[in-house]
Amino acid sequence: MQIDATGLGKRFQRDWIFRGLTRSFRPGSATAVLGPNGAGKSTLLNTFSGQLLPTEGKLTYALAGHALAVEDVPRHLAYAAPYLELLEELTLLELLRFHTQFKPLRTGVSIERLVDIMYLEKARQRLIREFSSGMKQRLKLGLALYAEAPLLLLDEPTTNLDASGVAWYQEHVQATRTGRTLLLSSNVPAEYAFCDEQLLVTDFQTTR
Ligand SMILES: Nc1ncnc2c1ncn2[C@@H]1O[C@H](COP(=O)(O)OP(=O)(O)OP(=O)(O)O)[C@@H](O)[C@H]1O
Repeated sequence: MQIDATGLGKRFQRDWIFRGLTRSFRPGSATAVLGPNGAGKSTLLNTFSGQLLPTEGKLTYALAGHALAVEDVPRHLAYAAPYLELLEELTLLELLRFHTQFKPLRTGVSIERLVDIMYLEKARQRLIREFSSGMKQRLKLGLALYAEAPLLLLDEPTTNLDASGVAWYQEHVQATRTGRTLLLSSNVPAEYAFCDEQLLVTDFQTTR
């Protein structure tokens, strides 16, 4: 998905979180959105997802050369973030069947295959609320990485992952990024080392 931001700014009450962001994001690019805690990384991702409206400026989206209205962006978006909750009252298989009705998996990836990819075979019939925090994070990432979605937003993707979980994330984000537009908010180099572009949110806070 092609995304073009022009003079983009977001303000909460009197505080500008970022302002004057003009930049293009092309299909196939991976951009690390960087900045200290509270800088506005999540706010920026939420704005790009269409969940938050910009206070000023313009965001335009295009898919295969055709303009896409902001209200149609969620259909083409996969998003994993600590603040996006899973349906905890479902078992893993129930959740995967429910979720994939709205957000289909990539061609060639079945629910069973995704369970194997996430190393959650033994948890098929377990309730999500009984999962460890690392299992939940692998599930969130698996759903996002293997969704059929040209726009991928990842907020702090290795939250709660141990060393093998981080290696798993690195392998699968690489395996699924081709052709997608990826924005990844992070403070952890191991999460974003593979990104070819960086966006420092503090560069857009001079008028705060
Ligand atoms: N809905 C909201 N209303 C008011 N202020 C908000 C809202 N959401 C975020 N903020 C403020 O916007 C600023 C940026 O927050 P944001 O969560 O985007 O930062 P971040 O860079 O993602 O931080 P972290 O690295 O800690 O996750 C913070 O000062 C936060 O308090």
